[in-house]
Amino acid sequence: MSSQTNESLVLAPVSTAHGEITLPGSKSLSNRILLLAALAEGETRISNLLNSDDVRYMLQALTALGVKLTLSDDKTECLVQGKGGRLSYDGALTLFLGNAGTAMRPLCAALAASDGEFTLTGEPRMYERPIGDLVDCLRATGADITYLGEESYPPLLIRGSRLRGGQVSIRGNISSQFLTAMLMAAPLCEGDLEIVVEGELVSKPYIRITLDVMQRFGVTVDNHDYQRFVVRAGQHYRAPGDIMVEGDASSASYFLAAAAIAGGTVRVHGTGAASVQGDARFADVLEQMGAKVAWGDTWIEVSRGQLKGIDVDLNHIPDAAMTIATTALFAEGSTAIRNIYNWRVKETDRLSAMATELRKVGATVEEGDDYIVITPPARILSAEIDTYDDHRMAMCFSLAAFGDSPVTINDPGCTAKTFPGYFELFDRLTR
Ligand SMILES: O=C(O)C1=C[C@@H](OP(=O)(O)O)[C@@H](O)[C@H](O)C1
Ligand SMILES: C=C(OP(=O)(O)O)C(=O)O
Repeated sequence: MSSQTNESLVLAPVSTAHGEITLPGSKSLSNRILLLAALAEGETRISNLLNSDDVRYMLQALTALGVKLTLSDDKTECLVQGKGGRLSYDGALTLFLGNAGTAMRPLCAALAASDGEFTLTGEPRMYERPIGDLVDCLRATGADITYLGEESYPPLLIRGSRLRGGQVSIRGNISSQFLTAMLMAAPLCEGDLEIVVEGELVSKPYIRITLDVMQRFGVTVDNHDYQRFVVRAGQHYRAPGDIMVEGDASSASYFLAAAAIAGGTVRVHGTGAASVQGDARFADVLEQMGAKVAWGDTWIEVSRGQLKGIDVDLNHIPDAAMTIATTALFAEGSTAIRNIYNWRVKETDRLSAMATELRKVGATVEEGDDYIVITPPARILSAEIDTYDDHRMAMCFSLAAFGDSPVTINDPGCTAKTFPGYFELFDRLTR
């Protein structure tokens, strides 16, 4: 790392990545576990909680809702006194949820099934991220939700009530978080809840995370091939006692890709063959490109191979897929990443942002509605990378430092959404 201001970070060219990293906790698991711990009967002791913006928004929301939480000084351990049911609040409450999809969507459903009047707000980008499919589904079982701005987008006014249950359908083609939110709120309904997924379900492995966490809190879901789900009434979340958050598999992708590109070996600890996170399978994609990969139950190790371009559908790992886009800069031939339409509705329009910034370093890029094809340049150009308030844009483009020119990352602080210490670890690994 050669120089940093608040506005930008200049990464000097690097040529090796070597070492071991213990991953911070998974964002997806941290926010699910916190919410279910709050709804559960009993006390949950969480370890390896992620300390980042997205998790802080969930913690602040639960605290405002009257959930008793005790955090360790480093904010990675948390004791939660469960409410033993709905998160009811006497009066009106406004909750600011930043740009955290894993807070906005699940809290929307859980609060629709609680008592109180809740206004859910967030950063301007949150008001451009759709939530209509979830709201429609909640309304079909009795929820009272009003859009305070544009139809189908936050901010929302939720007048909590008893949700009936019954049979509902939900569209799955924009975000799996809508289904996750319905599933997690299902035990708060009065009757059985049957959820039928309409059309394609994107980001499917995240549903496995949801079902796994619900199971650990004592609630069983009948899963009919990820198309129909039934949650029987009369089930209640019960605190599991101690629960440890797996390391974040999406965060692992940058370090593993660094090893695949540079000479050296990197081992990440905290996710592996036994991981519940779909993004652990990112390593398979690196292997397909030519990297050498070894697995343990709780670790993944990657070392360099001769990388070649591939043509892949990465709908199942949309977050880690961004890391493949910048890894492609170092492969022989073109790489096509397909079926990633929902990149457009995340922290920024990631398809457009990725195409623009890859071109700055010299790549030839074809941007389709739901795919991107990247042809690497003969030599990576020195460039100033804009990050669009998107933590993953910042982290992905750190890999451009494996070219032989410096790369400037604008607004490196945006990694705080999921990985505040990212650039320090990248520096340590590549020194
Ligand atoms: O459920 C989750 O924890 C997540 C699901 C994915 O979103 P989509 O289902 O909207 O693709 C992913 O991109 C996001 O970072 C986390
Ligand atoms: C899409 C992401 O976040 P969110 O949970 O806000 O959807 C992400 O972390 O890449």
